Amino acid sequence: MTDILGRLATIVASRADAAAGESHTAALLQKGRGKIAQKVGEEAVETVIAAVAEDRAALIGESADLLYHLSVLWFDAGLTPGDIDAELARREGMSGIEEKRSRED
Ligand SMILES: N=c1c2ncn([C@@H]3O[C@H](COP(=O)(O)OP(=O)(O)OP(=O)(O)O)[C@@H](O)[C@H]3O)c2ncn1[C@@H]1O[C@H](COP(=O)(O)O)[C@@H](O)[C@H]1O
Repeated sequence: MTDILGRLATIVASRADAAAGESHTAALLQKGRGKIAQKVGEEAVETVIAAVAEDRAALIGESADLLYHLSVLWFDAGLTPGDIDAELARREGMSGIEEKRSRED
C-alpha cells in the first residue's frame, strides 16, 4: 500500500522552513497551532459533506486536504506517523471494548 502519511510527513518537514510567501505549509506553521487545528476541523467537515453527498471526486479531494492538514498538525505537535502507527499496533488484537478499557485504566 502507498505510504501516504509517510510521504506527507516528508513533504511537510521539507517545507517547514521555506518562506511563508512561497509555501502554504510554512505559512500555516507560522500561523500556529490554533489555525492549523481549525484547518483540520474545516477539512474534516468538508470530507463528511462530500461523503454524505456521495460525491466521489470531492471525497477524494477533501480526504487529501484533510490528510495534508493533519500531517501539518502532527509536525507542529512533534509527532510522526510512526507515533500513530505504534498506537494502532498497541490496539491490534484487542476488541473495541478492551481497547476502551485500556484507555480508562
Ligand atoms: N497536499 C498539499 C495541500 N493540500 C491542500 N493544500 C493547500 O491548502 C489550502 C486550503 O485551501 P483553503 O482555501 O481552505 O485555505 P486558505 O485560503 O489557504 O486559508 P484560510 O483562508 O483558510 O486561512 C490551499 O492553499 C491548498 O493549496 C496543500 N498545500 C500543500 N500540499 C502539499 O505540500 C507540498 C508543499 O506545498 P507548499 O508548502 O505550498 O510548498 C505540495 O507540493 C503538496 O504536496
